[in-house]
Amino acid sequence: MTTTTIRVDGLHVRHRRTTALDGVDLEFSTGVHGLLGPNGAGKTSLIRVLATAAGPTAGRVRILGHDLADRAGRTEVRRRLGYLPQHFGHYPGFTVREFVSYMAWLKEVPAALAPGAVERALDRAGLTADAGTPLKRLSGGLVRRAGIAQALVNEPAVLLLDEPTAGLDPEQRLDFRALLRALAEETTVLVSTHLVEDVADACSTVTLLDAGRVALRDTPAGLARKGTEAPEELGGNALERGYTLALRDHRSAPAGGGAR
Ligand SMILES: Nc1ncnc2c1ncn2[C@@H]1O[C@H](COP(=O)(O)OP(=O)(O)OP(=O)(O)O)[C@@H](O)[C@H]1O
Repeated sequence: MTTTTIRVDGLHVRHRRTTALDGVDLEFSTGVHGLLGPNGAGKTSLIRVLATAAGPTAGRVRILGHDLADRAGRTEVRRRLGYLPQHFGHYPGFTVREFVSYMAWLKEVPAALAPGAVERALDRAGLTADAGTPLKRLSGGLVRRAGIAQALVNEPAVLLLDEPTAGLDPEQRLDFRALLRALAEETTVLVSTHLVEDVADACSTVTLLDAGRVALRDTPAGLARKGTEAPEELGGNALERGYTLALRDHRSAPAGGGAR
């Protein structure tokens, strides 16, 4: 039986006058879950709430059995969470190893275990050879991988990755998808991405957001099947057509419709 690790009920997020999430209900369990949607759909807003970096305007979020409205619950969740923000801050003078070690310390990885945890995270992110290089001397793709390494360093039960493949070259993207597949067995991974190929290759479910609502929940194969119903002149591959058709269906459905 699969256990729900993330449960979101009636989530609303507003940024001043903008509604970013408009009544979102979602459940996730162990595995890799893709979060797709056009610009402004609400992907980052959702991930920030799950990461405890922002509070909801309304609604309830439970992660690993803890309610995020509860302070002690948030603290417990943070220890077991890995988070790669879309834009993450780092000290450019730190080497990759220093940066990941610092994050291990912030995440309260026990001192005796930290050196091993850091080397394992660097290895998983493919950064062992660059571990001694200052971040300011790394390419954008390698900085992104340092971000992935810091997210992994506490062996999180829940891993939230906001556009982790942005800036990665094709070979790095393939390595990254292999890493996701390796994590899938024990970790709940939520990945926001603009690349449907990321989803096809590495994800067991796809959640499509549009204008702050859930437009579709399916498997990558289900989304591709939907694509075969779409007119050929839409172009792109089956997944891309499925994505476009799902958005169009959602936008033409009566208000309040959509996947839950
Ligand atoms: N700090 C903010 N202040 C005002 N509006 C915001 C803020 N952050 C997000 N928004 C708005 O909330 C909505 C959802 O944005 P969000 O960044 O969550 O979407 P997204 O799906 O991650 O988009 P993208 O794919 O472009 O990163 C958008 O209309 C955005 O303009």
